[in-house]
Amino acid sequence: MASRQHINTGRSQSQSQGSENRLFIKGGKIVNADGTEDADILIEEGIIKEIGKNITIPSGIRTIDAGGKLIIPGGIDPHTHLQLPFMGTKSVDDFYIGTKAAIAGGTTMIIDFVIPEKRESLHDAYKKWRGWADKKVCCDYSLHVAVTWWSPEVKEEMENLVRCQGFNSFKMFMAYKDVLMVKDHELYEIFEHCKKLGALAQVHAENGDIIAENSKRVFSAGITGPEGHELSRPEDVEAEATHRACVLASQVNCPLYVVHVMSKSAANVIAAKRQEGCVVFGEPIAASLATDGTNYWNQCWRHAAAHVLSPPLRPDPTTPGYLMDLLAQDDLQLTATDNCTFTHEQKKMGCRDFRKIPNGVNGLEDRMSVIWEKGVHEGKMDASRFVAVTSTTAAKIFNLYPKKGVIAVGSDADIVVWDPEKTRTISAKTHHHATDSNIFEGMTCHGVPDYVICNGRVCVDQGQLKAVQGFGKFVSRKPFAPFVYDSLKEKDEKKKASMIPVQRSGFDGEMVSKTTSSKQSQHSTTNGDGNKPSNGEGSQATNGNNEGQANVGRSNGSGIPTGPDSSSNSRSTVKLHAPPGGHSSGFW
Ligand SMILES: NC(=O)NCCC(=O)O
Ligand SMILES: [Zn+2]
Ligand SMILES: [Zn+2]
Repeated sequence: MASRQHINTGRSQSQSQGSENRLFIKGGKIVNADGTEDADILIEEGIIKEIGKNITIPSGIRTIDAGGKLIIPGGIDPHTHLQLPFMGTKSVDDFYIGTKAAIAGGTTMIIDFVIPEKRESLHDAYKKWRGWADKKVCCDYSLHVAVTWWSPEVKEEMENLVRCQGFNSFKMFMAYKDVLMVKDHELYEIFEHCKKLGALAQVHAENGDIIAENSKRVFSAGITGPEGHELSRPEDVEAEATHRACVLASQVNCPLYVVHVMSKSAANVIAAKRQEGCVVFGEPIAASLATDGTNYWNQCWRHAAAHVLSPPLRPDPTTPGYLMDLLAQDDLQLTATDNCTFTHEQKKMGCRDFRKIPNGVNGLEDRMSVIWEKGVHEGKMDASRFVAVTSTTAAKIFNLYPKKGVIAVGSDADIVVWDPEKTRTISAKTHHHATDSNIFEGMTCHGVPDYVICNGRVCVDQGQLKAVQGFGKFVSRKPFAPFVYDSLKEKDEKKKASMIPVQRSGFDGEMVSKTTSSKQSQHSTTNGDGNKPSNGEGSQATNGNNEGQANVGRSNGSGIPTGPDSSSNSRSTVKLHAPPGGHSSGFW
């Protein structure tokens, strides 16, 4: 593994205060996304100061013995919803409980979502989220902003958030019709704007229109329980939206990030689009990688409702393994959790109508362990790939690298001493979430964090959780992340090069239809290949007003008039010849 060095521009000395401001980790195997190395680590003031075999150990320094263990970059979870106001209630893991649970499981940074209501200022919503999070977070955090409505003001606010507040990612919902969903033409414009700003566009990809109709139909058929949730949003509905988002984003060469990939077919769309050369990233979550939608048919309503999230888990039990295979071979790129927890009491809001069950599940505490178990322990990926999909790739995509996501000199000391042999059994009885169920209940996982170090502070100490409320900091992020944007330069050039009009000497063939009405003298033509003719010289009389033009029969380019008026008695169709220079009359 090449030794790394970089200048850290992050946390100041005073910000990094922990109980120990120096720490020495000895005897472990450092695992980074690009390789492993047996070496010791010296940490000072929250930053990795030295990595090597023969470090002079300062006297009085605390030493952690990592013999036989792996030393990995702390996990980064780029998709959480802590204390989110949603579906008439609020998710119960707040920024304190949620980040504490994260640390307990080996995650040292989260990226949550600011989700403004329709018509709410993005900036006001951002301030609100900072007000909730700053005083509570136990580890570093950052924020994406959701664009839930579209206007010139929103456009300007996005620009301000990128230029002045450290944002580089915006999420759009293609579901939750009438609440959070934006329409296709808005998505197109938002993608275009993201591209201009150097931001990453994220999508919740499900077809909200179809879901709205399906859920009425499923409910009317007498299905009121949690299985109705999956039946009204089958995987096609996710795959269609995923494909549509890719198509829309690629029109403007905007990089795209698909959150919570839940199905084989949506994952296949992403893999295929990447093959085609689209810059698109797919994020399966702990839930989709480790459990499945058969749970919605469980006899126990409480159990089934605890698994309700959108898009839903898939009933095909081979889905998690399939997604893990795609993740292992980089058809999918990184993992998150979409942690958005509700208690049974809250889930009961939908006890007579599945449409009212608050959507969301846990994952923040267990992601690292379940991915280790299903990915590494089951032999699908090695430890370096595990580091990539749980930390490094998120750091690169969201432009946090190399401050985060790597064990390197100059990086933040966000480090986990990981015991790959130790096991633990997941249970709501012992987890650190505020909710009373756990979708991974009873699962025994290899891979347990012995020590979790956040910015140099030991927050899990020999398995004991010692997280400190308010210790984490907001991390701002710059636009144009090289990992995302560098490969787009060439695509932009290609697109530009393809946008050259064909220089033609003029049209010398026979022209097509002309309609005249008894009251108006006007006509329409095409240039013979279906292009819109240009306005102007050489044209015969037009009345220059749109209403008049709307009466004009349209040609499909084959000479056959297709307009609604072509058979009208008051109009006649005559043949025209091309005007000199190929110009034809005003048309549209
Ligand atoms: N996923 C989910 O069901 N709840 C959180 C909101 C979202 O990400 O769609
Ligand atoms: Zn979502
Ligand atoms: Zn989400």
